[in-house]
Amino acid sequence: MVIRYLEQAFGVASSHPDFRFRGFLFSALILISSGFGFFSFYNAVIDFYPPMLIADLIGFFSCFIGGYYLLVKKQPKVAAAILQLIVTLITFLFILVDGNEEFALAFAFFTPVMGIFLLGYKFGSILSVINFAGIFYFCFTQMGTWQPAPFLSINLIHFSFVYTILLIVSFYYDSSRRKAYQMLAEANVKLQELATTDALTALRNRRYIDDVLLNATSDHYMAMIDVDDFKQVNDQFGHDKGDKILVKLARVLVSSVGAKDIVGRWGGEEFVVIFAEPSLAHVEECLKCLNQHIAATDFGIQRPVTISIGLANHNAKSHKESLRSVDQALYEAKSKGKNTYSIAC
Ligand SMILES: Nc1nc2c(ncn2[C@@H]2O[C@H](COP(=O)(O)OP(=O)(O)OP(=O)(O)O)[C@@H](O)[C@H]2O)c(=O)[nH]1
Repeated sequence: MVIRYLEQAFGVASSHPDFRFRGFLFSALILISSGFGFFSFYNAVIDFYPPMLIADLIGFFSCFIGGYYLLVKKQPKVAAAILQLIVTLITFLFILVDGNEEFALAFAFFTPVMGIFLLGYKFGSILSVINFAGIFYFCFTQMGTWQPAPFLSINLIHFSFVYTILLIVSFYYDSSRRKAYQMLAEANVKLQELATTDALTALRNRRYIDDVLLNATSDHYMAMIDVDDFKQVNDQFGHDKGDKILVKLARVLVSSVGAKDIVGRWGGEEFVVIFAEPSLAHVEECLKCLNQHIAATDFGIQRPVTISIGLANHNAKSHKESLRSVDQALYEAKSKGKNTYSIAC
């Protein structure tokens, strides 16, 4: 229920990698705006202090602008940049105006951690370094006058050390996380490619062809192609030679059809062509060419290799019936004496 509401608010499904990031932004905006709301009240009513009140109010209203970009404009990167700028600016102001108390420096540690997470390790570290330079300069030039205890060089060294460690750890963590995510996405693309490619011929495999056929929004002519007497070829010339013939045959099929037609290996010595062209006359011409090209190709076995082709109209809604028709047409082509085509009526 809550997840569904958040999915709607963020504009992405909970399975989307961005969902967690948007969720973090959303929670951070609520938390930080509540903090600024409370301190606005504190600096206005309990302990009136105009400089901090102004800073708190700027922070409070900026959170709403961030929320607007996150939820209405659906631009999480802009929301993240606003959130981070508020945090960096306000913590910096806090250090400048809060009586130079050493504890104010603790708030500076927000930037190297949050900045890298929200803006990415590149922009996050640039902002962190600028922030650090500003704070360092301020501390270095003012620390002799800090009250109640003077800010000593050793305090500045401690601060610099912790800040640098946090920056390095955050940088390393975020860059590794992003790299791992990118590698995973690339591996998925490769995996998808492997899962839909036939290992022998490098044509699309049956899984891919099935997907195309089932998701087609319009009818297509589909040809089922079977190599004639391939058992004899295997028996006579060996399985390895048979494999080479299938590879060459696949190449001839691809070069004999149009660029938009899809050629796939259905399995064994059966191939499929899905024609992009809706004209039957054009497709029939193509079938004649296929029979002629294959029969005229030299497969290096001192005898021709021929194919039989069945053609049928394929409709995604009656996928199984369409496959039966094309099988029937192929059977007819074989019955007619092979090395020919037949069209399902
Ligand atoms: N070399 C090789 N042979 C295969 C492969 N897949 C299937 N075959 C062979 O293809 C042959 C198909 O034989 P059959 O189904 O009897 O058909 P056919 O000999 O082509 O006869 P018709 O279909 O009637 O023309 C079998 O001998 C299978 O072993 C493959 O990947 N490589």
